[in-house]
Amino acid sequence: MNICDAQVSDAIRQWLRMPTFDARPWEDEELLLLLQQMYLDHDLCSKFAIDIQTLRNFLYEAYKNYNDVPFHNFRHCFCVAQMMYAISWCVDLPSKIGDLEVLILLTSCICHDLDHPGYNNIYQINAKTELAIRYNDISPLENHHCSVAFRILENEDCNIFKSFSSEDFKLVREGMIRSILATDMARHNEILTNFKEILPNFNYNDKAHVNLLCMVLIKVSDISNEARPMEVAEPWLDKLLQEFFKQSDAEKLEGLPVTPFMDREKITKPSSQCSFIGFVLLPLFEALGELFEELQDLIVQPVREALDYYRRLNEANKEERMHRKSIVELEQHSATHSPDSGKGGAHSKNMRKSLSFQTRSRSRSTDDDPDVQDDHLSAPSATAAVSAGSSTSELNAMSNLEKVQEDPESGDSETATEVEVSEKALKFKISTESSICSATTPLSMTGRKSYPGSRKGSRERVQHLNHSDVAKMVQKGKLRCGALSFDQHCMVGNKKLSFDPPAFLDEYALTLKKKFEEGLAAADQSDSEEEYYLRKDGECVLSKETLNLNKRNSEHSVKAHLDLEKKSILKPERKMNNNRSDYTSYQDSPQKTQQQDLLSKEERLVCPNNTRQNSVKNNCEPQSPQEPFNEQVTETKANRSFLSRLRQLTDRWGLSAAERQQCKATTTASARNNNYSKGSTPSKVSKNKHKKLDSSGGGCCKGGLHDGSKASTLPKTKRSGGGGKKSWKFLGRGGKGWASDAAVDEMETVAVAMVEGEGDDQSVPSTSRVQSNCASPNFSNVKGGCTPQTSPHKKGSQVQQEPQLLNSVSNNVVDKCIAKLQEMKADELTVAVVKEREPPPLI
Ligand SMILES: Nc1nc2c(ncn2[C@@H]2O[C@H](COP(=O)(O)O)[C@@H](O)[C@H]2O)c(=O)[nH]1
Ligand SMILES: [Zn+2]
Repeated sequence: MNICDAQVSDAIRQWLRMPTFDARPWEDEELLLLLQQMYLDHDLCSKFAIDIQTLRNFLYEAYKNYNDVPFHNFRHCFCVAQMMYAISWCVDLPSKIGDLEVLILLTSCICHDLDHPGYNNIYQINAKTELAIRYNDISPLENHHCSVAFRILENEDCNIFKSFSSEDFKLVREGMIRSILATDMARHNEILTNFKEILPNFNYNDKAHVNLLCMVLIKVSDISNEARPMEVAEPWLDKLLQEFFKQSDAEKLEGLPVTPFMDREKITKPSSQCSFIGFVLLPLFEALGELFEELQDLIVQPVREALDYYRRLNEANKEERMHRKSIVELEQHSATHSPDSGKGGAHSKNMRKSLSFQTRSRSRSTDDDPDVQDDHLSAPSATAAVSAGSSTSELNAMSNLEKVQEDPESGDSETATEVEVSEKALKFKISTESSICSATTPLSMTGRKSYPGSRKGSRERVQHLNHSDVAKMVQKGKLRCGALSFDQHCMVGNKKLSFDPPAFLDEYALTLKKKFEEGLAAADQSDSEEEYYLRKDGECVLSKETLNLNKRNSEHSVKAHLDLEKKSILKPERKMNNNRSDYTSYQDSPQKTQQQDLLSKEERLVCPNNTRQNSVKNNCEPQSPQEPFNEQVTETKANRSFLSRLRQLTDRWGLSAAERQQCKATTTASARNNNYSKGSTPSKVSKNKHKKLDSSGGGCCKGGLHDGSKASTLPKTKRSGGGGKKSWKFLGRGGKGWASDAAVDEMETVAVAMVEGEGDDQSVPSTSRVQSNCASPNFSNVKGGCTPQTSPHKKGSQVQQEPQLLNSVSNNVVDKCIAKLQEMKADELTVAVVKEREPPPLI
């Protein structure tokens, strides 16, 4: 109480307004006094009729509600409030956002970590703590801090807002909740993205803008230690790591997922700070620095310097690890070769002496805490240990740590920032929209505003890979994706993985959406079909420009490969086997039925009466492979006919061996009873088809395969009700998503172009011809070469010519496709898909 009445000198009041303020020398009571001074110096007490005793009670109550944990204690709360206070002076915040917002922000800082248990949200969620249960995993800690704050304020003696009207109190409450909840690092990307969006047109009169600014301000203050002088910042880092290690130790003990950025075996001070400052802190500070130029020198530049410092330290660590390795090798060598082996030869002792790395340009202090040993965490560790004659087990531990850091593959989890891990830990980050937006839906069509922190949906049995994961995987070549078709889901084993699309895809999707809408509008107004390509799935009208865009973007596309399970995402596991005998069993299999089945309704209707005189009697019923059909399709139908054949080719390529087998098993019986080729009606077939499609999740015969084994390794493609309309994409993806939509689109474009312009009509047999060919016993004998055309359309000659026909046609088509695709600089997958003209083996 005496201290409360003490006067704070002018010098200290000035220092308190600087980001360089050092709270270490002050007792807790003094810090309380300084907090009080902040309210006074901003004139908040007089402006908002805050009684000084109530303020003291409030501050003291807040103080009492902080726990004695290494980092998230009252001193952290003080530092956060002090940084906010310093910023508010530096940029004259009251004049920009008003006194009430400043009052809200300052009070929020004081309350923002109330009753923090020293275990973060990731732990709360994984351990299913009371808080996580209470708040349904949604920012459990921040909700708790906020709740404790309003409990304190419920007490009249502590309620600094008691003179407020209920309307004003509502504003304060809203503002405090918004600010405190914004400190959840899982929302970092969301907030930063939104803030950056409004930055160019920031408007202080726009409440939404000011709200976002306030969220950024409290976040900046919350993570601002590294903006402080080194001697102030480093002890905080030690305390933080102490808390981190305590949590990860507990996680290990309790068998919970170990939070990687907290794991003492996986991080070092420099590695931790490099990723935190580089990926989280600096981008946030820089964004705020864009709005407030005054902050550049005060807090942005010091953060850059801290990053630079830790990067150099990290580099030095790497160098030292390399030296350490050679020392260990030398030691091992001398241990086995020198006469005094086992005692450490003179040579190795000399080596130890000679290795001395002066890597720390700035000596950073450390706490006395045994948990956080500087040598282990910040300095080049191993050499020091070797120099000090460390034990083998110590060396092993370090070597372990170093392995983790050296292993580029370990980077995914070990270097994941708190933001990434926090995002993942939250159930509500999984977008429900992504479950309806599958590979076949252009991202733009979901209308989803996606930022990495998006948290919607369910996590059940879904492992979510967020933007950073995906970006890393794409970078590492583990995952490649088609621009238009980024697979947002795939099954690996019985685990479903879902993805946030990489940002470039979102950007692309927005552009595409715009193009699409423009295209639709233009198409409405114009009859000029030349300008537009109507996709067969009926989903999208793509202008040529859009297609070009697609092409450009497909630089990002290629194969998809998820190393996680050593399984391909986009491509079903299958062996390419050139053994022709494989096809013998394929020829007469009910696969024909299957293929016929897979023909879209539209395709079956390709046989118009006027062009297929011989089939008039069938009235567009599907053609039986045995049924001669020699009429040449008309020019007008050539596209579709061509496409249908291409579909069938892709269909055959897209079937896995197991699936073929399954197809065979499941369709033989029905073929026996219901000889499709000889007379089942289109409606029956159609029903069949839809049934299969519906039960399979996209695969032509996955209905019979849905045992979670093979099928579950494959990505799901979106199915929409109109099975026929979907079949191009469906088949193009082999029903299994092995080709990206972009690939399929490009193939289709090429196909259309070929048929329209460059295609040789003679090389384009009818749909039924290809089907027939697929079933031909001789087919396997002729594939491989590009056989010249031999009157493929000559009536009655198809039985002998079928094999050749298919071969020559398919190869011609495929060759042209490949050439065209290469000319177009199509993505590798597209070319690879087309190149893989060898149908896969049956088994
Ligand atoms: N690796 C580092 N993490 C830091 C640092 N400063 C802050 N943080 C992390 O951010 C959150 C902030 O949230 P809070 O409201 O709980 O304080 C904190 O928990 C730390 O995990 C840092 O310098 N390095
Ligand atoms: Zn905090």
